[in-house]
Amino acid sequence: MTSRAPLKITVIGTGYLGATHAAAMAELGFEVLGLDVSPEKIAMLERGETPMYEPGLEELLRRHVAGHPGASERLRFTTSYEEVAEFGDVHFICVNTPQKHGEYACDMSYVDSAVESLAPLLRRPALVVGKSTVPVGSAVRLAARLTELAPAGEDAELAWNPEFLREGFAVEDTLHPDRIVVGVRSEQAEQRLREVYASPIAEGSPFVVTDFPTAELVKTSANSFLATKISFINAMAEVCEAADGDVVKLAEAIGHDDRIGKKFLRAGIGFGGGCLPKDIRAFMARAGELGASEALTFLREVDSINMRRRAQMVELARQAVGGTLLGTRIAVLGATFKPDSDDVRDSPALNVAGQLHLQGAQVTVYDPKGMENARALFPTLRYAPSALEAARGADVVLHLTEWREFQQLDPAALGEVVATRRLLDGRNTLDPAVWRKENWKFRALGRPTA
Ligand SMILES: NC(=O)C1=CN([C@@H]2O[C@H](COP(=O)(O)OP(=O)(O)OC[C@H]3O[C@@H](n4cnc5c(N)ncnc54)[C@H](O)[C@@H]3O)[C@@H](O)[C@H]2O)C=CC1
Ligand SMILES: O=C(O)[C@H]1O[C@H](OP(=O)(O)OP(=O)(O)OC[C@H]2O[C@@H](n3ccc(=O)[nH]c3=O)[C@H](O)[C@@H]2O)[C@H](O)[C@@H](O)[C@@H]1O
Repeated sequence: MTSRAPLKITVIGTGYLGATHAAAMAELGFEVLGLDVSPEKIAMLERGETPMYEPGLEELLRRHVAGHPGASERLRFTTSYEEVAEFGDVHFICVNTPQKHGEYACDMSYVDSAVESLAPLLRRPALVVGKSTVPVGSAVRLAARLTELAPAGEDAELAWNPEFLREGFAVEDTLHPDRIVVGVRSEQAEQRLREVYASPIAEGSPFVVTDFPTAELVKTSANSFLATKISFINAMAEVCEAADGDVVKLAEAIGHDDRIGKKFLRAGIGFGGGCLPKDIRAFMARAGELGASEALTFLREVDSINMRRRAQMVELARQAVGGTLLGTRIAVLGATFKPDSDDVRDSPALNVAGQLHLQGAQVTVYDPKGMENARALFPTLRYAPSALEAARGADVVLHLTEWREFQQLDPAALGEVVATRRLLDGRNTLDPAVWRKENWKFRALGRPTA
């Protein structure tokens, strides 16, 4: 790693994380080559189209993808590992690390496969940087594998650089991260990563240098803390329901204490997505393997509080329609796990919709950006082209993902098309007074019934 030429960067795995990272690296001025095993994804990216909905990403791609009028041409894509190995000085691994089927543990097969594909082709000095979220201990194992397989031997070095971006804000979070964490084993690796992140560092992003296990643990503990905060407020919602208190007021009031803070205290049907749920489970599984399972038993509770909130929403819907769901018509507003994303992985909204469907309700779903992904995952649900159409003839309307569009719904207009004016707010972002004024029976998780 002694070359002085401008760094060339590759990004392996161009999903939510990798596509954003590749475009952001081009924006920072590097020449970038992105690789994925999916030729369809690569074909889309080459056309400057995003395989997922992420605000601002398409614009960024088009500013840099070769072949677009006025583009910097610093960003290209391929499916060839040979090309990637030949091209790059720094290779970022951004492949998926899902939950294993039927187990809590993380499925490392995609990361392993990426390293096994790349390493034997590395003939010149290179830094391989893991970004995927992995169980602690993975980097040590992969570093040994890299040295073993790479013709460049010890000149092919590993580093771990976990990612903290949020979907919906991925571009902003990547260009202006609130911290950069690197696990390294050499001064050279640290310097190379400082070079990569020179602009965010210059803008004030703290740069934390540590060892492999700590870098891996920073990521899983950060997500565990966020999940714990959400389940804490959802536990308070359960108590509010029992005592007829208001969890929204409670969150606002405790949040005024700087030590607690206002963020991540939105009670509702809980957390989902491709990260928090699987990350806390993988963390528990890994702690068990390390003989430290007792340290994380609280995460089991965090997980079960979270799943109970989905069940409670199903129960409230059952009560709202008079005790039995069979044959009732339910409108579900929202399918994605959060607004401003098309991601439906472990979405609480779709999970609730699926449970209602299984119990005999006729469920019609509308989501501004997640319809295609929702249909692919839950083909047996009904789908409508607008909130109004989903609500037509409904016995109860469920608000399950807090898209801005739903905050602007007109209770009077929606009231004209439903069978009965009943609304359940699973995200606590609708104003009960506004809906009740239009004669809606309005209930929300953790809020007073009247
Ligand atoms: N989605 C997010 O907001 C964030 C995700 N992460 C972590 O980043 C990693 C990736 O997550 P996502 O981007 O959401 O997943 P994703 O599923 O959207 O993307 C992963 C991509 O890797 C590709 N891939 C799989 N095996 C491959 C291989 N052997 N070689 C090349 N490409 C391969 C897949 O085709 C897919 O396009 C996970 O570990 C996740 O926990 C971390 C921070 C944020
Ligand atoms: O590892 C990851 O992939 C990422 O996981 C989360 O990001 P993300 O999954 O995009 O979404 P969040 O904004 O964290 O929301 C996660 C879930 O929690 C729910 N949530 C969030 C906040 C809150 O107060 N209440 C609440 O129920 C959201 O609706 C959503 O379902 C973390 O916030 C990121 O820092 C991390 O990089």
